[in-house]
Amino acid sequence: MTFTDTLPAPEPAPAPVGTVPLAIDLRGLHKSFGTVRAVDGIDLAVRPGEVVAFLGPNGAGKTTTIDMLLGLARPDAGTVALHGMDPSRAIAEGRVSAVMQSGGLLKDLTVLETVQLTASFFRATRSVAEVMERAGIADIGARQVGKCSGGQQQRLRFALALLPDPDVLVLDEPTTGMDVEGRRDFWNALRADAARGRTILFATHYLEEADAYADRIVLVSHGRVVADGSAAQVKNLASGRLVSARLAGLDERGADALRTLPGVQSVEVRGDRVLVRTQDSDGVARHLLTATTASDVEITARGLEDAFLALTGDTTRTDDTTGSLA
Ligand SMILES: Nc1ncnc2c1ncn2[C@@H]1O[C@H](COP(=O)(O)OP(=O)(O)OP(=O)(O)O)[C@@H](O)[C@H]1O
Repeated sequence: MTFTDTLPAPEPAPAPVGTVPLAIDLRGLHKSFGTVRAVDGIDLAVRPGEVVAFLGPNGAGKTTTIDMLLGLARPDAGTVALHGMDPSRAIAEGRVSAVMQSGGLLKDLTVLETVQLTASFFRATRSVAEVMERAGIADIGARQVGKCSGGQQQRLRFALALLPDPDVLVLDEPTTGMDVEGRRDFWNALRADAARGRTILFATHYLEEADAYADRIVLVSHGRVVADGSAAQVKNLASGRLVSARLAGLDERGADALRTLPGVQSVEVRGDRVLVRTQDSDGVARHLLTATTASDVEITARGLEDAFLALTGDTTRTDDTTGSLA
């Protein structure tokens, strides 16, 4: 059983006749490169207006899934539908746009010229001024693309993706290589745009981005979905809470009494504090306050990073402050 079986269903069922089709509908996707199973049976149903983070470490299969979703790669097995259409038709009709990690920009043009040129390729688009405003690049129209920062270039790609006013926007690790401020500006622009009802799927290995900007997190590992739910559900599923209290002189018997409480996963003593990892923080707190001399009780939710490690068993994460996975 995967952890996805234990969460409220994200509804992979087909849309009944007469209802709005799913924005993104991936079923049984498989893709191998030689002996590497890059995508090993991914099902994903995204409703219109959802903002979904596709979260996983390097090599989890995110880009391969996105390539199939956009029709850039053909699945070995499985199907892709975007608003009920195959990817090439959805893209040709301007229903779907993508912001990829790199490439696709001419360094000698200015930002404004780039947006104007791209707009000229489409039959009908949003206005150049509007997409530049929405992407937060209205004030750098005269700047040469080659002189823009990584974050500004990504916001330019975002503006270009907005030109056909797509229903679905797909972003593959859009903030890779940006500094903290660039990432924040980028996500603020994207989030403001999402508030208007666009469906957004973004791949990331930044846990904090998934947590902060997505309504729903789909956690992938080794080409499979290992958890699917809100950030709170994913965290709760894997990790429960941490109850910490000051409790001097806790002996083995006392620690064992804590271990036998319902929902307790682990008990650790650090100096004069005891740390209890549990699914039932209320029960543990009640026990500590009524049956022991504990004081200064704190209850905290464990972070998404803990959830990620617990669910995927991945041990390749770095310890940097960005909360990314290497
Ligand atoms: N063209 C290819 N040829 C061979 N192997 C590939 C190819 N593309 C991807 N792979 C392998 O498939 C697996 C999944 O790769 P993918 O790029 O989809 O992962 P990812 O989650 O997007 O990782 P990252 O965060 O590094 O972009 C990896 O083991 C990768 O090495």
